[in-house]
Amino acid sequence: MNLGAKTGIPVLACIALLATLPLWVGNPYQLHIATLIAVYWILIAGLNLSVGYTGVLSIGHIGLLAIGAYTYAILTSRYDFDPWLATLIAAALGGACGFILGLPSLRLPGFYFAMATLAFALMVTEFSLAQSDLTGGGIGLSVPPFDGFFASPSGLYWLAVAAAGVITWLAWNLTRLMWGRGMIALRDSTVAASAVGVPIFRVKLTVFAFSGVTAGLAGAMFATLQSYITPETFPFELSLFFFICIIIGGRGTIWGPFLGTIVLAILPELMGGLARWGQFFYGALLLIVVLLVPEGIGSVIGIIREKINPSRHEKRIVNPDLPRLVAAIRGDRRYERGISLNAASKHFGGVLAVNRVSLSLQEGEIHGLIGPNGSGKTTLLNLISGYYLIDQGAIELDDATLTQSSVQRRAALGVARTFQKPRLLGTLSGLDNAMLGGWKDARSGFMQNLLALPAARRQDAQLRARALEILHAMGLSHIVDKPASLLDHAEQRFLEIARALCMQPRFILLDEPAGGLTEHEIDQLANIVLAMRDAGIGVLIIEHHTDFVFRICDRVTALNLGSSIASGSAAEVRADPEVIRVYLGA
Ligand SMILES: Nc1ncnc2c1ncn2[C@@H]1O[C@H](COP(=O)(O)OP(=O)(O)OP(=O)(O)O)[C@@H](O)[C@H]1O
Repeated sequence: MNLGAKTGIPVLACIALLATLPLWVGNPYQLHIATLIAVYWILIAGLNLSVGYTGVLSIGHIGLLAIGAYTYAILTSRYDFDPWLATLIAAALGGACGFILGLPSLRLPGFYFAMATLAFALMVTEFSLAQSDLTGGGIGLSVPPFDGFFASPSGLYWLAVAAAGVITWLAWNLTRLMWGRGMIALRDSTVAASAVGVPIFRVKLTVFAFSGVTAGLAGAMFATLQSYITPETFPFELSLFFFICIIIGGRGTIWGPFLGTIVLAILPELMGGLARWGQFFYGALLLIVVLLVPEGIGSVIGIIREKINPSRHEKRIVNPDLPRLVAAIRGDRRYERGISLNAASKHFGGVLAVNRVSLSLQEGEIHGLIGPNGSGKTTLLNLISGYYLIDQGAIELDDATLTQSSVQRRAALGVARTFQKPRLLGTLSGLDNAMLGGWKDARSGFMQNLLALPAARRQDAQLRARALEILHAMGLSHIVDKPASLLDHAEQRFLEIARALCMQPRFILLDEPAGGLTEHEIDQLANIVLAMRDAGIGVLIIEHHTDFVFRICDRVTALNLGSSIASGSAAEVRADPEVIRVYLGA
């Protein structure tokens, strides 16, 4: 996520090229197209944060562009507003409309949200047609040029490019700091995002409202560039064009959609007499990209590089440095009452998955949870971590009740977890995956991340140091730069544990962490779990490898058919006749 020298040089070359364009492009039409691309990019850079990074699929951004354009046109032509002030108001109104649209609809599943944005765009068009006193209706509205120097074509070009540059910088800040990891987590695994405490709705709404700001800003510039606007200036195809630029460019990067915008905007200009086939070619290009390079044209360089010089990932034996690990994860321990689950029950329809189970977990102890398949172990872990709310009973952490608390609140209070199947972000490196665990400590505010303020950068640097220390101590130095999707099963399991440890948890809930590991890896896992206990963390561990459980657990609870059938020391539970009958075998 860092801009290294390799990318810095092309970026500087690109900036120099864009800054000098009016000096060597003599044709006014070509300058108009270049300005239009810069204006489109202002919108697309914001939309990319929403669609490409956060996975919030909006196909109605044309409505927000139209709101910005009409706001600017009405304020400057009818009310004589200063163009700068009108532009600011257009951007603010775009953001406010994005917020108001997102507030009720961002809780909907992706497809329905996309439909809501489509409905919004249609409403904006109809509104601009109906309110002819304000908008000029079908006749339209003449838009005055910008102020002074910026009224000239090259002045407007430079203004648009400068605004596009600032928006790109803001987007880059956001994506390289903690918010970027949180956004990608929402896109790729909401379950993992919740586990580390990312507030799903708030992040989506903030990013979507910000994309409204960029759409409103682009709208103001679009209006002055067009000099005359009618509802037909904002066809729905333009909304699809914005969306397609991101998909074709490749989600999850900034330069991919930037390339997509340039290619798609220039394409019709290069086609001469075939320009009327423009929409057809957009469609064909989209089809080709989706079928052949679904990650977008932005990924082509990576694919070529991979073909020339395939990246090898050599699996290495995970060999933790235990004293270093204990030092890295030892936090301030209060050793209070810990977690207590009192007579908790959970039904799924007619199935009583957990039946009046009581259990407690203290800091600095390892509590094992065993039982046959379907006995309710994972459900119980989901009740403690907040993925399910209990039907009857109570859950407390120290003196606070957690019974109705969200997953995020429990994560913020120090309850971390892993999953039966590791939930990692495949496109992010091992280090970024681990750093995601520090969300609650390094999230800063949205504005702090957007502007890359010193506090946000400092928090990110501290978290990077913490994550690196934990990865090195766990023997995972070799996966720091590797995308998680390239890692083998054991490395993914250990990396997920590292992410949980980066939360600096008081308690960690491990769901079948030994599943799929070799004997040697299970031994290393046991050492790591013991190190967690030495560091004062309370560990609840679900496992079918009973030798492993009885070897390391201080206390064990056995479940059968949702009920607790035995609880006590490992030796007591191992010798319990009922446990032997239903689970361990005679
Ligand atoms: N989301 C759900 N909807 C409906 N039934 C569920 C759900 N989750 C669990 N169950 C049911 O609740 C019971 C307990 O399941 P749970 O996954 O907690 O068991 P488990 O002990 O973790 O099993 P395993 O060892 O196989 O992971 C099972 O009968 C299961 O089918």
